[in-house]
Amino acid sequence: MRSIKIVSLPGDGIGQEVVASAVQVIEKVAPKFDLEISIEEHLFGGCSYDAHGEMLTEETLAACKNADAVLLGAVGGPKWENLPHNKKPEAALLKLRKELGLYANIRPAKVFDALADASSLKKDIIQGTDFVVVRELTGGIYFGQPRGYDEEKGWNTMVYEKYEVERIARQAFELARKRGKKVTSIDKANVLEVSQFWRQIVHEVHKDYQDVVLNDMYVDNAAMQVVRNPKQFDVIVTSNLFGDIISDISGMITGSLGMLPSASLGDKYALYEPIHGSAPDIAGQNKANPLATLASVAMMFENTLDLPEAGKLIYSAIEDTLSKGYRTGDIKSEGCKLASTTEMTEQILTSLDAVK
Ligand SMILES: NC(=O)C1=CN([C@@H]2O[C@H](COP(=O)(O)OP(=O)(O)OC[C@H]3O[C@@H](n4cnc5c(N)ncnc54)[C@H](O)[C@@H]3O)[C@@H](O)[C@H]2O)C=CC1
Ligand SMILES: CC(C)CC(=O)C(=O)O
Ligand SMILES: [Mg+2]
Repeated sequence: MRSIKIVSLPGDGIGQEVVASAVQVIEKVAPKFDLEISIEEHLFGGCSYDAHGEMLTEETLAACKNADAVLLGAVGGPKWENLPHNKKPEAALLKLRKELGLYANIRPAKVFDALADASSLKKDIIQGTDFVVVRELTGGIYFGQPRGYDEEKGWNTMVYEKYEVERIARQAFELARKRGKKVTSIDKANVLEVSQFWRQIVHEVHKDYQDVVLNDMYVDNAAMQVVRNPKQFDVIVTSNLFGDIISDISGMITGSLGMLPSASLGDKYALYEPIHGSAPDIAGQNKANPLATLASVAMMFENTLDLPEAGKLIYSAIEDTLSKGYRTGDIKSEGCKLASTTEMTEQILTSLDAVK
């Protein structure tokens, strides 16, 4: 039996609810693959601040570095939004990503057949969509110095070093080789020098991947193209800010932000997180869609734990549950069986037994 240590960071708001669901699924799947998984929960974000006066304690950081993989819910909320900028939960999330060197955020946007009617977009536009956003996660304008504001102005800096663009471009080309062999690099090179630099480096890296088709797209057009014709995309590679925005737009293709998982990867550590936030508008009401987090767990089994069959099992359970008509409020449609977070989780657990 293989022993695996996972650190879970439920965080704030619905982060607590979706990670509780994920823990049950991990515990159900692990024995089927001869895994002994220990899940160690730590405070992170606003809940950590309330308990310890710090959003990210040294203890939590050390635990993450000591784990085989980290599972994150979400952080932030109105309770902490008036803290100074660098003391907010969101700043702690950036710090955690930086400390763990998680420079590649892989965000698949795949439409489940059963959900082709859950999006407000036309079915024939979204059905069959399957692309991945490869978002640079530890650089760009979220990290650049100088940054700040005073009474007269506010400022941030978007900067990319050559090695940062090279390594994320390689991630995207390598992924495209395993998929549809097409990369779209999204930038704003018609206005921003940092984007001109980005484009130049991506094209240099492309010389090593001539079997992959590369095209460039400005981010404003890309935002429109993602909803106009999402099937044109295979792998999208882009900077931290643009990737954050483009992947939330992709949520509408799949029906809801509550459907989009992600893997945040570096050379040493791996963290799995849904792309959504702490959703204060529905927090504590048992309404959150847990599927983005469960699909993130599937990615964890596929990547870090090298058990693609376990990942597939979770995806099959999600498909099975959706095809039986169970839906949380964010993806509900006519005739569906409206389910709470816990009811959806119970259905997934039932399906996990049925589909293997
Ligand atoms: N990774 C993280 O920890 C992130 C944290 N945040 C933080 O979360 C807080 C709220 O941010 P918002 O802009 O409202 O974004 P959000 O992603 O939390 O919510 C946006 C909308 O989507 C809905 N939604 C999100 N996830 C859902 C799910 N699993 N099931 C059903 N509906 C879902 C929410 O109810 C809300 O209407 C802020 O403090 C923000 O900074 C935002 C994004 C990512
Ligand atoms: C703190 C933010 C950068 C979180 C977020 O919106 C994201 O990572 O998608
Ligand atoms: Mg975001």
